[in-house]
Amino acid sequence: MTEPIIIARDVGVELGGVPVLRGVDLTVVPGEVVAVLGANGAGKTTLLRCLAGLQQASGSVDVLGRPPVDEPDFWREVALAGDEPTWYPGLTVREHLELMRAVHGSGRLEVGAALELFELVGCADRAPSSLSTGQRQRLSLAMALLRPSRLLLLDEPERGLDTAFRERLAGLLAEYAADGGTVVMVTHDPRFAEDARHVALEPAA
Ligand SMILES: Nc1ncnc2c1ncn2[C@@H]1O[C@H](COP(=O)(O)OP(=O)(O)OP(=O)(O)O)[C@@H](O)[C@H]1O
Repeated sequence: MTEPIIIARDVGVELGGVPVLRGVDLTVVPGEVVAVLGANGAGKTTLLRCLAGLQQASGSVDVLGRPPVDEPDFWREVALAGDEPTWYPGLTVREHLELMRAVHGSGRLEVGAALELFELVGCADRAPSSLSTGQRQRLSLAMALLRPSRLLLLDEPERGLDTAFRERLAGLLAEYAADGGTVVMVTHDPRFAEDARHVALEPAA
């Protein structure tokens, strides 16, 4: 039987004295695409932060066989795309992708292929800060998908994307999973996530 890549048991989080997550269980095996859905404030981002080792929780969380920690060894295997990253002043879109490839020593995609796939060819030589919201989101996702990883954690990846690109992204995530990767994403778009396994989160309070 395939070993799970994520085992979360009875996860609980309180923020400011208010329960945000209570008794959450989640098991994810390699090759799965899991969509976490729920109302605003249900705790979806908080759960993702627990899986990323960015939020302390009660219960137990194991990712890749150990509790997640915000340290380089963990991030070499896990890619996170959530809030808009800080862009490097003076570096173009292409250079951001080149930087990501250089830092990781290799990539799942060539820079040119990533520019094509994420429809960034026309703005490759511009600064990210000069792009539209959706273009910046595509760059952020391209950086996450270009680098090697075993697990992709995405917070509302559909944010700012038009319908056509949402479809393309769903396909790219399916390919990532077919190659043995695992995706856990928070989303408000069940249609974008129609091929994913849905996990519904109820508000804890
Ligand atoms: N730093 C914080 N301090 C106190 N409460 C917080 C903090 N961060 C989040 N919360 C609360 O925790 C709850 C869950 O927040 P979270 O962002 O995880 O929800 P979400 O399901 O991702 O929501 P959305 O769909 O709006 O993005 C919310 O009620 C929010 O107000």
